[in-house]
Order: sequence, then C-alpha cells, then structure tokens
Amino acid sequence: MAVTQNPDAANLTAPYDDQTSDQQNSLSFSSVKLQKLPHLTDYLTDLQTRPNPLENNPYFHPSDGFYVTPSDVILRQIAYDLSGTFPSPSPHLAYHRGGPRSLIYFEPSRTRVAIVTCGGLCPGLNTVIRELVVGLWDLYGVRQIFGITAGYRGFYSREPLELNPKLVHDWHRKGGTVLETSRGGFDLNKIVDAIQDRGFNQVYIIGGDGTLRGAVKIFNEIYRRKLNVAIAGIPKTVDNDVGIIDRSFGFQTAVEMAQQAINAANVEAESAVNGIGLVKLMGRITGHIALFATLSSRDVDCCLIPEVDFYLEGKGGLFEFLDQRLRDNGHAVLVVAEGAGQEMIPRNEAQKQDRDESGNLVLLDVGGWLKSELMKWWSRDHPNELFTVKYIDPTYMIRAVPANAADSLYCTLVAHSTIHGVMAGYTGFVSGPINGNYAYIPLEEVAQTKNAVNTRDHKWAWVRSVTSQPDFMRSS
Ligand SMILES: Nc1ncnc2c1ncn2[C@@H]1O[C@H](COP(=O)(O)OP(=O)(O)OP(=O)(O)O)[C@@H](O)[C@H]1O
Ligand SMILES: O=P(O)(O)OC[C@H]1O[C@](O)(CO)[C@@H](O)[C@@H]1O
Ligand SMILES: [Mg+2]
Repeated sequence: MAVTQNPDAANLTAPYDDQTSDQQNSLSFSSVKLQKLPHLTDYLTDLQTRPNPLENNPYFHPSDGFYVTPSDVILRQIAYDLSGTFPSPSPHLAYHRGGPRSLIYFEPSRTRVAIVTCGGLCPGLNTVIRELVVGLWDLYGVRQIFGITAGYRGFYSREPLELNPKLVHDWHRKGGTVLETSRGGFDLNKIVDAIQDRGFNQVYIIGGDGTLRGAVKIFNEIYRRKLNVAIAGIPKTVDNDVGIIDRSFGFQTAVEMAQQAINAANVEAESAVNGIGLVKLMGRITGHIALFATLSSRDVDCCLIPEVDFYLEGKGGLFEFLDQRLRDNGHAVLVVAEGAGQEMIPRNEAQKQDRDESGNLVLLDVGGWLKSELMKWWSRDHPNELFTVKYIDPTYMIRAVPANAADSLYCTLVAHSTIHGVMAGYTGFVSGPINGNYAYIPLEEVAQTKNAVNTRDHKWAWVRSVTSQPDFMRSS
C-alpha cells in the first residue's frame, strides 16, 4: 500500500490574508478559508492507508458521492447581507465535512479504543457511548473497545471496562452515563502514560467546555510524544455553552423537560391570589435553556439570564413589571437561569472562594434569593393583600433522563461522524453540527469558543416579544 501524506494539507489550506476589500465582500471559492484539521500524518509521516472496510460490508453499497473528500466543506456562516451594509466575515470560514473517507489509517484488528465521559450529566450520554461501540464494531470491525470509568481520573485509577454491542445494546434507554463521570482529577502525564501503557490508539472524550480544554492538553502531549493515537472530542453541554456547533445532544431534551416545571409553576400561580410561579433552570454562564424553555412555553412572563443584567426596585425594574402583571392577569410566571443575578446575591468570604472539584465557581441559589426578595417587597408595598410565590427548582430532573427522539438521532450521527473522522486519521478534532451539517472542527477552536446568548440577535428579541418584559435599561 502506498505511503500517503495528509491529503488535505497541501491543497486546501492556503492563506487568504492578502485580499482586496472587494474580494472580501464576495463569496467565491477563493475567499473561503478551510480550517486546518490536525492529522496523524502531520507528525507520523510514514503511516499506511487502506481501503475503507465499508467497501466490503455486505450491508453497505457505497455509491458515487458516498465517500467524503477533502474538498467537501461546511461553511460556518449561512446568513449574508448581499447589500454589503454589514461586513461579512472574511475570509469565509469553512470546516471539513464529516463522513466516511475512502481510505483509512487504522487496521481494525490493531485498533484499541478508549471512551470516557467527564463533567456533568446530559441526556444522551449513554446513547453516544452505545453508538460509538456499535459503530466501531459493525462499520469498521473494531473489537477492542474499552470504557474508562469515572471521568479523566479513571484513566490512571481504574481498570477499563471492556465494551461490546451486546453489553451496550439497551444503554440508550438509560439516563446518565453507565461509565460514570466525575469532576477534577485531571493529571495530564498520568492520563497520557495510561493511554500509552494500555496501548489505546483511539480516544473518544465526551464532555463539556472543561473536558474539551483537558482534551486539547492531552492531544498536545500525544503530539509532543509523537504517539500514533487519535484524540476526538464529542461536545456534551446541556447548558449549550460550547461554541461553533449548533447545539449539543441533550439540550432539546432538557428544554422539553423544563416545560413540566413551567407548567406546574403556571398552574400554581393561576390558582392563587396574586400568585407568582418561579422556576430556576440550569445555565451556569449561559441562559440558553431558560431562553428556549421560555420561547416554547408561552406561559412565561419574564425570563432572566446571566447575559442580561436586571434589577429589582424602581422604574423599569422587575418588581414594577410584576406589579403590573399581577394587576392585569392576577398571576405571573418567572423563569430564571441559575447563573443570572449572581452579583446581586450577598456572598460571604467562604462563598466567594467556593469551587467544585473542576474549579468552577459554586453558584448561589438565585431562585431562593428571588423568592425572599419578592416576599419582602410585597409585604412592604402591599401589606394587606394576599401574595404567594411558588418556587420550583427542577435541577437534575431536566438532565438525568434519556435523550428524546431528536437528541437520540443527534447522538447516532455525531458518534458515527466522529468514528469516520478518526478512522481517516484525523486527530485533535471535534465533530458537531454546523448549520445542520456534521463538520470536523479543530478541538482547540471549539475549546476556546464560548456560546453566550447573543442578546442583540433575533432570538432574544423573540423572548421580549412573547413576554413583553422590560429591557432593564435604567433611564438616567
Ligand atoms: N482547563 C482545564 N485543563 C484540563 N482539564 C480541565 C480543565 N478544565 C476542566 N478540566 C477537567 O475536565 C473535566 C470536566 O470539567 P468540568 O467539571 O468543568 O465539566 P465540563 O466538561 O465543563 O462539563 P459541564 O460544564 O457540562 O459540567 C474535569 O475532570 C476537569 O478536571
Ligand atoms: O451538580 P453538578 O453535577 O456539579 O452539576 C451542576 C452544573 O452542571 C451543569 O448542568 C453543566 O453541566 C450546570 O448547569 C450546573 O450548574
Ligand atoms: Mg463546563
């Protein structure tokens, strides 16, 4: 078999820095910049290729166009203003399209796989693990597949769990992760030593922003040691705080689960005199769950997220708004993301330092604080009127469930897309949907990019239009 260099490197990664502004404003192939993807051949130049075994799989009949080539790309941006009023990004960023390649860089019988889950739970974790195992086994004939238990620390402190399709066949029905997860315990050298000692040559790391930052370090160390080991990240973020990809698996399930809490809050509020239903939803630094749950509910009067400052008292404040809603409707429903309003809640010195095992700041309970402030406000301003606040905190109920149908489909596609990329020799990458199409994105780029709610785009305007809530801009 011929010795092959990374086919993408030579042809498609030319710099496009020196364009004129006219060229920058027009979308042509010459103004598209393909994001370079690390490949094992970047540092192991004599790797052999072999035909994709799907070629001989009795259930597959690869037709023309079945295999994805290095020139198949997904554009990052799909909305453009052709009048040129707003500058379009230049160059137009593109990523390699996910999918099977005609040549692969791994001999299936010598492939040894590790799969690990880290960070908080997310609906669909078990489905992704299941699909990785079944996909590697059925599509590529890989037989040595192991689960690393208890997150990153499991690499060096636990025996790997051998996985096969029979063992994982019903895992998609279970919430959580059968492999178990944890926070903290990231010891780079011990992890890479364990990967080397146990002979793993493909490592699939499923986790959120922290996990992906750890995966970048693992990839860099593997690169430094020049090991024939591919590292792939699969973004898992129920909060949807990881950038570039459309969203994570599990996010839609969490939004759907949140409806039960909002419905209950609405029933309680409607059934009381001057009733307020208050729901706190997950969202440490981003308010996507609260935002999407609000948009899909129609019963929410006000949505508070970390990206939008708010205040309680005075003109244009939350209390004035709620006073009016209670006068108009007799009840109101408030949805608050857990990371909202944190700077308004008094913190003692110990609470200022309080971090979880991974170093994430431990948040104070914004729902409990809001309830108590609401009660104080009402008894001060309306001492003789009935008032009720029913506070619902569904916390883990929105994430400790199996994925819904849409998220399950996502889990299958992301698992298979990642397997195809790894078998093709890509490493240090993440697979995820960009504008609905699965793409391969450099791990480092994803790990560095946060996905905050853009309060200047249409989604936040939709929230304002369904709730008619204040913008909390103080008039001077
Ligand atoms: N900057 C970092 N470098 C190396 N490892 C990290 C880094 N940040 C976090 N980790 C490790 O990644 C793992 C998961 O991190 P974390 O608990 O922050 O969850 P996460 O992946 O961000 O998921 P989520 O935000 O959904 O809970 C932990 O083992 C943690 O030690
Ligand atoms: O209690 P745990 O497991 O640390 O997880 C809580 C955090 O995890 C997240 O769900 C992110 O995964 C946050 O929304 C939440 O603050
Ligand atoms: Mg995180």
